Amino acid sequence: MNQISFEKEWLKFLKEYVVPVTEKLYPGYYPKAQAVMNFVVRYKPDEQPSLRPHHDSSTFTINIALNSKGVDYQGGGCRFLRYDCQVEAPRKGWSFMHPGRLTHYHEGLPTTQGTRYIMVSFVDP
Ligand SMILES: O=C(O)CCC(=O)C(=O)O
Ligand SMILES: [Fe+2]
Repeated sequence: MNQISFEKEWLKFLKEYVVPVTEKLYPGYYPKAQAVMNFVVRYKPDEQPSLRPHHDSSTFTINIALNSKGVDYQGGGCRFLRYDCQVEAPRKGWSFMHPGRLTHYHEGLPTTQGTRYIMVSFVDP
């Protein structure tokens, strides 16, 4: 978020909105809402079209769609290999969360046309 001068606002959002949700979903887990890696990812067919399978260095990761499949780009999405499931076309501004280590090995699927932007935050790393 330093890339777009939005770091302070993101950390405030994390504390005010994400922490209460996390505490409700996972009673007994008190997230510190530390997030040292908050960044924008840009996928383009001739630049970086995809991201190879990996784990994140996070307790959990927040992934937010910054633009729209079918309008701004084709292809793309985040695929969880172990579960053979993928989040392909979340609406712009919508997000999903997933565990970072161990269970949720995942990849960024190839963007085949246009430019896909997402924001990613590694929380409680
Ligand atoms: O393209 C995606 O949605 C996955 C991004 C990702 O896994 C990451 O930035 O760590
Ligand atoms: Fe990732």
